[in-house]
Amino acid sequence: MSKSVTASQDAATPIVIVGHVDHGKSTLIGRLLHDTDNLQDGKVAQIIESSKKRGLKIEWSFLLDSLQIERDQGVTVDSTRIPFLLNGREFVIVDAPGHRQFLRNMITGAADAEAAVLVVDAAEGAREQTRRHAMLLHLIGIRHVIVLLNKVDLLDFDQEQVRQVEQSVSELLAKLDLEAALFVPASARDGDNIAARSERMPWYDGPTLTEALAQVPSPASRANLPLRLPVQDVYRFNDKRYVAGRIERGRVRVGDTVIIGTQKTPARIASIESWHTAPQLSAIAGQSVAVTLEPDVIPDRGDLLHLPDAAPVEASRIRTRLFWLRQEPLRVGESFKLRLATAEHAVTVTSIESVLNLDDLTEQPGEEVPAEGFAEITLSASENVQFDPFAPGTADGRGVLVDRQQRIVGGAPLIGPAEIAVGEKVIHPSASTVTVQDRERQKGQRGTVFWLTGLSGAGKSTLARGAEAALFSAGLDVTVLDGDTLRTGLCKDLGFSEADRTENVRRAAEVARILRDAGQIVLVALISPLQSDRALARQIVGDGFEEIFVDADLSICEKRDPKGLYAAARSGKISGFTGIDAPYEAPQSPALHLKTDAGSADSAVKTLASFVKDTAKLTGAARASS
Ligand SMILES: Nc1ncnc2c1ncn2[C@@H]1O[C@H](COP(=O)(O)OS(=O)(=O)O)[C@@H](OP(=O)(O)O)[C@H]1O
Ligand SMILES: Nc1ncnc2c1ncn2[C@@H]1O[C@H](COP(=O)(O)OP(=O)(O)O)[C@@H](O)[C@H]1O
Repeated sequence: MSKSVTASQDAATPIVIVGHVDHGKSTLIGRLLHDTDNLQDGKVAQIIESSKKRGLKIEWSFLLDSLQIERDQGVTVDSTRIPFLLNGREFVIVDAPGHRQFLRNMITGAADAEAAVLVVDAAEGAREQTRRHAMLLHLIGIRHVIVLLNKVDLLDFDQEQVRQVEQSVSELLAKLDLEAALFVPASARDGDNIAARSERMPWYDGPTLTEALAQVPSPASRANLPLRLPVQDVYRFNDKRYVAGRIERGRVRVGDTVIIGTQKTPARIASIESWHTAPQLSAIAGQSVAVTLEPDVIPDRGDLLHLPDAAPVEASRIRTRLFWLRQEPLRVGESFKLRLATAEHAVTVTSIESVLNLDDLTEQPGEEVPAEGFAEITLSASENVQFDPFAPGTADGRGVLVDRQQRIVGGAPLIGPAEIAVGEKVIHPSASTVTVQDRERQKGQRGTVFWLTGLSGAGKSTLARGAEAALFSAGLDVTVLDGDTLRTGLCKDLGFSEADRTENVRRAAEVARILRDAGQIVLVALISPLQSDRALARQIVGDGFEEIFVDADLSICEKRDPKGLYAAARSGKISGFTGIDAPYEAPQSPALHLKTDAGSADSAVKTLASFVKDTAKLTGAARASS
């Protein structure tokens, strides 16, 4: 890699292109690449050929196909980064599709975008996705918005009609606290005002799209902010220790004294190097470098290098704005990793301050954040986190939340340290440094919760205890949490009202989660009669939750009546007995359905034990790769 390539690649300006489906994003991208001479040889011929095959005029959007961008029923399904050069300056187009994948792409791939092109069909005006995308631009802090009023040919290039759409779009943006840097009337299909001035709109004297892009501030302007160099890696080579990372902002010079992370050790920059280049005296934001330090201190991956007089914020309780991506809602108490540049911090959601209503844009207090919802929340970390609060137009404070499987479940721009309210219960959960994978390798099993639900007398305890013994003999680490047993200790204060049963389920699920996190196989045997309570349990446990329906007809359970409780319920000695005068809601789609009213308990135990083994025991190959 040559020095010039390194520097220019890092300094490419990312531009996100958004807009309602069919308003012309794909066409615009094809047209832009063509008119700015960014197509490799042969691409144009391919487009012309595939357009002809379909009996169409040149269809610029097919270019995206030829660039091997995934498409699904005519709708782009994933974001793609397409580099292009404009008068020697490098840009990257982040193509954000117009459906639910959009959010994920915005916070994972496009969060660093400097500017956005919002494509609006001039004949149709702003539509639902226009509004939604504009709001996302606002929330992720992109302030440089170029509105491309596309398809003006459909309005016969009429100035008055174009002016009206411009007005309605700017009113929409103003409501979202966004201001368009420019409105460019254009026809992406025909190339009007894309890279060349349109002769069909003599009344328009503003810039073309490419001229507008040239005005977007380049990432290099971050070079003037205080230094932030997150450590990506530390390695030894030829007896020297190198600290490698990409400069997020500011500049670093040989001889500078820097402070290393939360350990706050000072060190001097002794040299700055990149691969295959001569050592440099300084480097700026956007460049990837390897520095050597004096004294030879050893930072950790994720440590932030900064100048002594310009430290970032340091806090263990952080107020963030959250874009929630997981299908199941987010609730207080859930734990994640907060990934911030190269650092990962264990965090717990300690409160949800407000949830944004997408329809009327009002903020209300909420108990949970729905899928694709926005909220303001407080995260507590077990250690101090260094960050720069989120600021529009910069890369600061942009984090993502990842779950145990390393999946991104939310985007979390960090707003600032969270104030401690008077009388607030302040907690700082600590996190294990032993990983799930470490535990799996040691135990040869995947920590999993098997949740047995069913009427009293259906056989939950019999099957759980039978399977426990069989699995233990097979060398697996297994624990049973049985309703009756828990109710003699942890849950001895609870009765059988609906609220008490919910609390009973919640406690059992929390314990099951702890055991699961410790790598255990957990068999929970609880009537847990309500679907909503079992959904809560699934929510608390998260991954590795299997619902098992232990199913026997009420009449059979009543006949068995091993504890004489049905008889007591019938005679009125006990009330609110499940199946008699309290409800039982059967699972809709359990992972395993065990009919226990016919057949022996032994064979049901075998079925259960082998299901557990198949689900949780790691085979040789799975074990090696875990
Ligand atoms: N009113 C009423 N309804 C249901 N069950 C009752 C009741 N009163 C006492 N018992 C005994 O408590 C056991 C059920 O406890 P659970 O913790 O599994 O119940 S729940 O999940 O909270 O509904 C249950 O155990 P199992 O028979 O093993 O299910 C009974 O022994
Ligand atoms: N196929 C079967 N599976 C489980 N239990 C069975 C089966 N057939 C008969 N039984 C009997 O049913 C009773 C179930 O009681 P128990 O396990 O305490 O149920 P629960 O825990 O669901 O209340 C036991 O006496 C058990 O021997």
